[in-house]
Order: sequence, then structure tokens, then C-alpha cells
Amino acid sequence: MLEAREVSKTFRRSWGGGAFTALAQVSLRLERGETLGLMGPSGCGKSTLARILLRLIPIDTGQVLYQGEDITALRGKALLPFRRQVQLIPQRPESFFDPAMKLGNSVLEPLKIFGIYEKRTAREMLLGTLEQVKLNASLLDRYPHQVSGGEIQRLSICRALLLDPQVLILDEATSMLDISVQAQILRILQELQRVRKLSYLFISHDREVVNLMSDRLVEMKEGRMLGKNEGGTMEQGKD
Ligand SMILES: Nc1ncnc2c1ncn2[C@@H]1O[C@H](COP(=O)(O)OP(=O)(O)OP(=O)(O)O)[C@@H](O)[C@H]1O
Repeated sequence: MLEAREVSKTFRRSWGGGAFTALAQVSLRLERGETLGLMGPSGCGKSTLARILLRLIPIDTGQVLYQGEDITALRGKALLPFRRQVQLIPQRPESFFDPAMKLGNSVLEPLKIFGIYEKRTAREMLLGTLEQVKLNASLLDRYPHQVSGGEIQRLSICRALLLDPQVLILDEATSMLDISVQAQILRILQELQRVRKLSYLFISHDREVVNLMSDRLVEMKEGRMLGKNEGGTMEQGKD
């Protein structure tokens, strides 16, 4: 479904000189309909790999494949179907929401950006999706600072779902939340996956949560994948 092949990434330092290798020959493959857990300590390169898989930052060497197609060099319009189908759910979703805009308008923005907004159907679609993330429509009249961390994360999931994606890259998506809110969102994600046949790359430093969510686990350390190289599968998840 979504694959990184032997990806390397070095960040050059403009202050102090030199360079830092964040990823060294990393490979990973997310299969259709599965949850692949990606674990590793802070700074090991998980978010850098996520941003590369999302085609948000350039890679030095290696390839990114989506549905078997090499998308490493795609630009502009050619990337649009991919941009719609592969969505990021970040640790801090606040950055997706304009502080001066009501949440109801922000949440519909991606539909407008992709040119698929239809006034006639948008409201119904939004209300149906809100229900799937267990949110009340009254939230839509509020501003970002007027909702809780759990609510804004569920809104960011709703915002992604409106685009009808195939893949969610969940980068520490519940790490900032307290344990009961985290559990609620994890349950919503499991249900969404079942109903919508989504594939998840579930990134977390929390082994317990990754074990709970994942069909398969891979682990990184200092910019490298541990274990067998291809896919680097370490152990079975969902125990
Ligand atoms: N744009 C950048 N320029 C320079 N160094 C960077 C840049 N982005 C990331 N790094 C460095 O690359 C390394 C990997 O960072 P990354 O954010 O991928 O780690 P991570 O495993 O996601 O960590 P965390 O769990 O704390 O978010 C870190 O040492 C980080 O400081």
C-alpha cells in the first residue's frame, strides 16, 4: 500500500556546520487494511520517516511507493490523488485549525482545497462524519481555543475522513492526551478502520499502546530499522 525503500535523509546544519543523518537506509511497508506500529525512542527518526512517506520533505536517496507506484519524483497535480488518500493525524492538531476561524469552517477547508466541496451535500457529510468520531455538532460554532485536546484531535480525524482517505499516518496522535481520552480515541480509530477499511501507520514511543493497536510492529533506533531489514518486523502486535 505505502512503502519506503532504503530511504536515507541527512539534515545539513547551517549553524555550526556539518550534517546529521536522521534516516539511514530505512525500509518499511504498510499493507492494505492493517495497522503497522512504528516504535522507537525520541529522536530516532519516526517523524522524519512519516514526513517522507507523506511526501512533505525531500529524500536524499531511496524511494516512496504508493499502491505499487514510485511517487518519489511526482510533483504538483500528479501528487493530488496521493495527497488526498494519505492523511496525517499529528500529535498537535491545533496547527490545522485557524485560531480566528470557527471549527465548522476549518473542518471543511480541505474539501475546498481539493475542489470537491459541494454546499448541497457538505453539511450532511460533515454531520455523518462527526457522528463517527463521536462529536456533537454544537462544537462547529466554536473556535479552536474553546474545545478540549481530545475534541480537537477528533475534529482533525473528522477533517481527514471527509477526504475519504485510504491511509492515516498517526504520529503520536494520542500521546498528549490523558489516559481515558486516549482510550476513547483509540476505540474510535479501531471502529473507523473496521468500517472504512483504513490502513494505519501508528507511530508511538509507548509500547503498550502500539501493542494494543498494531497487527505488526517495527522498531527504529538512531535512524535505522531494527531487526530484519525489509519491513523490519519485530514481533506480533495485538496481544
Ligand atoms: N528539519 C530538521 N533539521 C535538522 N534536524 C532535524 C530536522 N528534523 C528532525 N531533525 C532531527 O532528526 C532527528 C530525528 O527527528 P524525528 O522528529 O524524526 O524523531 P522522532 O523519532 O519522531 O522523535 P519524537 O518521538 O521525539 O518526535 C532528531 O535528532 C531531530 O532533531
